[in-house]
Amino acid sequence: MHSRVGFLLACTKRRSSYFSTCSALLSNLFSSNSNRNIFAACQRQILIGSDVSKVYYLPDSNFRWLGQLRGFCRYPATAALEQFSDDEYECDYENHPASSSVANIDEWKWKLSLLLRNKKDREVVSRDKRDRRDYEQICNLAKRMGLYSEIYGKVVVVSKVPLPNYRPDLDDKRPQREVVIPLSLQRRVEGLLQEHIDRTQLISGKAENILDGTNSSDMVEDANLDENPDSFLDGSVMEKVLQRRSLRMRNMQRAWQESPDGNKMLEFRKSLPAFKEKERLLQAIARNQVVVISGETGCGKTTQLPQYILESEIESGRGAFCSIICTQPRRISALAVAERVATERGEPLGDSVGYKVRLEGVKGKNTHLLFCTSGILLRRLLSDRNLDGITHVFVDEIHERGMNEDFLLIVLKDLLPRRPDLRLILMSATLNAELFSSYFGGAPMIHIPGFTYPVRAHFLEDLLEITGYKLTSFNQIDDYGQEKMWKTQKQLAPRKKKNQITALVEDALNKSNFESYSARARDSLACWAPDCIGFNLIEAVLCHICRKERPGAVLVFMTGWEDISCLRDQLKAHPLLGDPNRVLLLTCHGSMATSEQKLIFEKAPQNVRKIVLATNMAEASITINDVVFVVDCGKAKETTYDALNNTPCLLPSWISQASARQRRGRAGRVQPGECYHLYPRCVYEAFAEYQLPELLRTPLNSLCLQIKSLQVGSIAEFLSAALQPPESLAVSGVSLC
Ligand SMILES: Nc1ncnc2c1ncn2[C@@H]1O[C@H](COP(=O)(O)OP(=O)(O)OP(=O)(O)O)[C@@H](O)[C@H]1O
Repeated sequence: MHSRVGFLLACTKRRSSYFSTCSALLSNLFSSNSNRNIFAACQRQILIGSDVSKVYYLPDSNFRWLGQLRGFCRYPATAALEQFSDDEYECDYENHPASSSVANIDEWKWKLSLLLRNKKDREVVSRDKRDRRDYEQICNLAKRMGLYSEIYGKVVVVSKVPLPNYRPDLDDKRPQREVVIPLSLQRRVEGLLQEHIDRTQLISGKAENILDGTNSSDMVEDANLDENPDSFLDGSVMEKVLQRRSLRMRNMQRAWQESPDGNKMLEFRKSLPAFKEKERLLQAIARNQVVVISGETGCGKTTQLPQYILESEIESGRGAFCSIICTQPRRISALAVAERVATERGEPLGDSVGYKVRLEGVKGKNTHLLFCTSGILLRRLLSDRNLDGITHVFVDEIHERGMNEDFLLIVLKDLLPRRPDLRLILMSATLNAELFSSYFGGAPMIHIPGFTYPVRAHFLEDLLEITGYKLTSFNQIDDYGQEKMWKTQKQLAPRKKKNQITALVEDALNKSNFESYSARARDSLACWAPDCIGFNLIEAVLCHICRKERPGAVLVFMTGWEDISCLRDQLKAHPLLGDPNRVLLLTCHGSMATSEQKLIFEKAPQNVRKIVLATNMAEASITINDVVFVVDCGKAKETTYDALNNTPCLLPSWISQASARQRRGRAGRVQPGECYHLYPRCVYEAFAEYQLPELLRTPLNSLCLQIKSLQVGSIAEFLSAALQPPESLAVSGVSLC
């Protein structure tokens, strides 16, 4: 290394960073030099200008040569010439262990000024050990120059943009992996990032205002914002954040509605009867604190009404300020309706629409419409008595009069005077609207006519005629298996005391002569055992559907898990119904995990008939798209009192007319359907119009225990505020015990 063509600039430090810096520097200095025709940066030397045969030595300790170089540009011969050997160089390097040096900082100064000057470069990365030691100084330097710095293990990075805490590309220990994240998650992350950017902009806007001359105490708040953004935002900042979020929600809503898919969905939604009442409903809700809505099956009350509120709030630029809760009596309906509404809004679940049921839910920071079970809202009300932040509460399927719904009404009625801005909307398919309206001081009532595709109802006499099935006293014994024999015997044993409905059913049967039916059907009807569920009859009806009817799924309403599992076992042993290539047999019961319950919404493979065995949990609010046939056994498990054992128990009882209509309504929601009621029409006519509220059929002692566990004060006082309270004397008797 004794002669060079051109300038040789050499230094005794072996850092490649020196040389890259030198090369950058020289490139800069010589950019206007027309004589320059070679420019090369190698490991230890930099050669410049082939026409000059001089070698210049760079002093090793620092970058003061910078000035010399500048001078050299003007007076090329003034720099010192020096020759050196490789060995010498190595020695020099080993004898001077890397230390925090002024040279290093000078070098960084230069690197950073180059970085700032060069528009294309975003960052400087250095793996130099020495940089790590000087990191604090480099960091201060970067900050002074308006740059960001971070150290990742052994690597120092200075950047024009803020740096993350972790850089996978600079992590030698863990190789980079490509991770595919679901689109919904990606959208959520994007949403959160956007929100963060909005908030940062707002804060910086606010900081600018403060710097313009307002007080400084808010500055402290701003500094802490990153730790827990919302808790440190004062009212006005929060208002601005929400305004921005509302605007974004409006843009997104409009974009979806204008898209081809959104347009198609909107057209469908406009075809539902609820749409015609939209304006009237919105006005009524705006003007009254409580509104009672009765909407017949399929009119769109569950999926549309809460959505109308959300949409109109978003459209008026107040989307982020509203928070709507819609209760459902069951987990599966909360989940299914939330999924449907999210689809109708062109969003993944958990965006503006979410759901929450016991132990699970999908809900994001931007969720403004939440479907939950009545139990979840009741629990929340007990810890948050004012329902702070909630603007609208929808209580759906109120006609079912479950215990939670009745309790909810008591607590909400108590809350309304304290929250005059809160809106309460009671909804039901078949509702005794006057009763609810008078409970809430004459709240306005709105009725929406129903919409279903035509559903043909076949009662027992019709289906015996169609199928030719013969009922005998032997083929109506439901097979619960050996270990459950006691239940069958108990069921078949004559009841000492008939309840009202059983007596009505018997009367109706005695009065009917089924004249217009064949002798075979009449004989069958004479043998009909009303106390049985009729597993064999169900099997015959399912066979008839599979063999003779058009394609479409079948939904069979049973009373509980016991019937469902025993019938499933029986059907699985059947040559046709148990053939998995021809029948997909599914079950749905309250004790199943939600993920298992969700399977009922999945489509069966082609040419395979889906049969779903479900309890009355599939009776309201849910739409199984491919259901064409409904089989209704006419019974449901109800809480009753077992006097013999002095305990409350769940026993199969006749359903109400309202329930039968709801069951029928599960067919015909997206196409015409058929409903097979496994009881005669005269029995249907003898059913009670509505079911007795759970509050009135639950034994008082267990009711009182429930109230105690809710910690809502005196039992008697609480129950006296109910829509239909139990006898006060009986209540005081039990609560005193
Ligand atoms: N998951 C779904 N897939 C396809 N269409 C659906 C779905 N959910 C609802 N729909 C359609 O929207 C209509 C209205 O459904 P919605 O649940 O709002 O009715 P509803 O008035 O609450 O009736 P119900 O009380 O009987 O459930 C249905 O009749 C059906 O046509």
